[in-house]
Amino acid sequence: MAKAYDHLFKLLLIGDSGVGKTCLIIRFAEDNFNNTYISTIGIDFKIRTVDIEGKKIKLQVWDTAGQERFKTITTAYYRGAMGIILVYDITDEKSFENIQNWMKSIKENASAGVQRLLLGNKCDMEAKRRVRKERADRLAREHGIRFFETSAKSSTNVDEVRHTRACPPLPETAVRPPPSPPSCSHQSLLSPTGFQLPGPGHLAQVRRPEIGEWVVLD
Ligand SMILES: Nc1nc2c(ncn2[C@@H]2O[C@H](COP(=O)(O)OP(=O)(O)OP(=O)(O)O)[C@@H](O)[C@H]2O)c(=O)[nH]1
Repeated sequence: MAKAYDHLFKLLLIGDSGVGKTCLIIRFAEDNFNNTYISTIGIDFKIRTVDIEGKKIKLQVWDTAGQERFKTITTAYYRGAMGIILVYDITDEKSFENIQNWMKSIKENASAGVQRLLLGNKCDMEAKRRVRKERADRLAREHGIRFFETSAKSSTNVDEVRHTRACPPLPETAVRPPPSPPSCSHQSLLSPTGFQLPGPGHLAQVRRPEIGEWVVLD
């Protein structure tokens, strides 16, 4: 039987309870948003398969409960992840401070060299902002990782289909992500400028209109 996909990428979202991890995944996988808050119990996942240059890329995105009581369960999933997305809420100072603890948790539980990405979610709530973008920029630089502000509600930087027109064109393919992101919202939640996914050969950056830019294995 033919394989249903060419490459499988396993990604994991972590961060404090209520920062919007589930909503980001739902926005990404189903392009939907719900204001109702149902806290995740343990762990859950969603799959989205995308077709890039004739290759089927299956993305398995794992959603973890932010509550401390589920930590033993959720950390067990770190090791299988190729990329870990750390999420805080820009309106919640504590969730940003806790990013240091989540980083520590990655160090203790994930595979060495796992790719990381920092997201400051709920950027649609500018009036309630408690975490300046510069602070998160600095933290991300200290850890040598990429950082984007997102909104699962307004879809900012999650699936930038609706934002691409305002951005300057990117090259169709480029080996390895550029050193700095373009100054607009080209980056999506799982953008190649955020992640270099591990795998054989080298990575190529590919741009597709419906999902923006992606990294696929060459
Ligand atoms: N305004 C705004 N609200 C959001 C956004 N993302 C999530 N929310 C709201 O924040 C609340 C928590 O969202 P969840 O996605 O369930 O949070 P979580 O991080 O998965 O929480 P746990 O499952 O407890 O770890 C919900 O009421 C969402 O509607 C966003 O981008 N903007």
